[in-house]
Amino acid sequence: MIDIDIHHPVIKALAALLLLILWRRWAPVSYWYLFVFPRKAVWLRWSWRHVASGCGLTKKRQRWWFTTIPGLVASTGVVRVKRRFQRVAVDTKPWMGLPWPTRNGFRITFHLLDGQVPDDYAKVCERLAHAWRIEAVRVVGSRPGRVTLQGITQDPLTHVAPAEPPTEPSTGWSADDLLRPIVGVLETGAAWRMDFRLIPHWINVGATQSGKSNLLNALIVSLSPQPVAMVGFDLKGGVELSVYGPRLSALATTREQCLDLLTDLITVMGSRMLACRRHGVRDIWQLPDTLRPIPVVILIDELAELFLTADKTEKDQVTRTATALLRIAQLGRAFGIHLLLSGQRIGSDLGPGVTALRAQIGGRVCHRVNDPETAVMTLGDLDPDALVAARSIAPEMPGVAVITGADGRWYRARSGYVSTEAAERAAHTFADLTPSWAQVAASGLGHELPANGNPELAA
Ligand SMILES: Nc1ncnc2c1ncn2[C@@H]1O[C@H](COP(=O)(O)OP(=O)(O)OP(=O)(O)O)[C@@H](O)[C@H]1O
Repeated sequence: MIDIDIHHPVIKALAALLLLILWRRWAPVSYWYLFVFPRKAVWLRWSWRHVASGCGLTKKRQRWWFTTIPGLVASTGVVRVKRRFQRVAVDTKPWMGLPWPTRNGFRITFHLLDGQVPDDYAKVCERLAHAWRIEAVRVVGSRPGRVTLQGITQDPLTHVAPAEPPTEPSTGWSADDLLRPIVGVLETGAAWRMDFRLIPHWINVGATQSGKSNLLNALIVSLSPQPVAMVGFDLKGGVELSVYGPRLSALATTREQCLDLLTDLITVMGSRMLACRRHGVRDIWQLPDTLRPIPVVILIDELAELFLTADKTEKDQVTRTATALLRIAQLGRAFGIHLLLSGQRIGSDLGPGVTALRAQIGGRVCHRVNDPETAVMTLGDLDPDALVAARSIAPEMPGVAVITGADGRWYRARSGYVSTEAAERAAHTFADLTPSWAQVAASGLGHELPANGNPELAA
């Protein structure tokens, strides 16, 4: 039998190593805070001059240089000092604050050098991530003369907790959340809010099985407890959206119904416009709470179906549909009418009008796509790095998307998993909050109007 001396230093060291390995495996967050982060913070500060210089964040500054040994090579490595006092050009690095640990990485604030703007840092995020040997770096805040970067050491999108559907209206939202549903998590670890108040219309693009419907489910679950009306357009015969019928104020499932419903929405928009003019305000958010019309969120599943034409008569319908959508996209924000357009592609190949429509839509969600053109169509006007990020979304990570954030920058994000059953349950639970189409049409006008257009559209 082998006699093991547990007090032997080698055995003790092995036991400590095993403990650390297990700690790292089972409690990675505390392991990060206690063991990895302190070392990383020291290294970040120590290497900052080289990293800043490599990423082009340093500036040349004239400095007086004093040396007791004339002829010494100065710290810039290129200036030979001939006199004791000499003006030399040195690389100045931006001042770096103390790194601050977060669950998935760290945050650091930098003082901008003269002439720098936060965008200069956003442009070199990928370089910084490689230099710091971490997953990603993002700009997460800025104040005059300061920029805050977040380093992400572990992708928080790998495991996103499923969204918990609220069970009562009181627990589902607060006034501040109105039209600002939380639908998932950003890669910075912050909540992903689809802020319709700030960005009134959104495009939700992705290949099949990329997570578009899941995002719709998450949105329905978050919006259901709120005093908003949702209307659906589902040209797949209603198979996608009809399950949420109890929480929809109207659902159009044929091309004619779509056109009628869009015409009705434009009529509603016109009445709200008049109401705002009567009260001398520019949008419904300036009206007192009691007079404010019910906000409407329009959910369109598979936009391409709305634009498909088989013959000449349909062409006319499609043109009218495109025009109506464009009017809503242009004017809807001020009158509380918001769009979420979902589809596999939202590009000019769908027909005339789509490019103009897309240009009016500020909110972009680009899930995994099959071809680079779709990513360009969806995110084209964002940073080119956003395209690279969108094209590298793996099929085994459904729900991950590149999105526009409330600050106008792009982020990787993942919707919280919400099954169709959970969204259906939420739609049933909050069915009482569904305004009828007549209520939507009349709200904010001070009197009840009859349903405008086709009553059979009302779900
Ligand atoms: N955020 C997420 N977390 C975990 N699983 C997800 C997430 N989003 C989607 N999924 C899963 O990925 C699969 C495809 O999702 P979804 O149906 O939303 O894709 P889709 O883009 O709507 O597909 P299609 O266009 O074919 O309808 C589903 O099984 C869904 O459960």
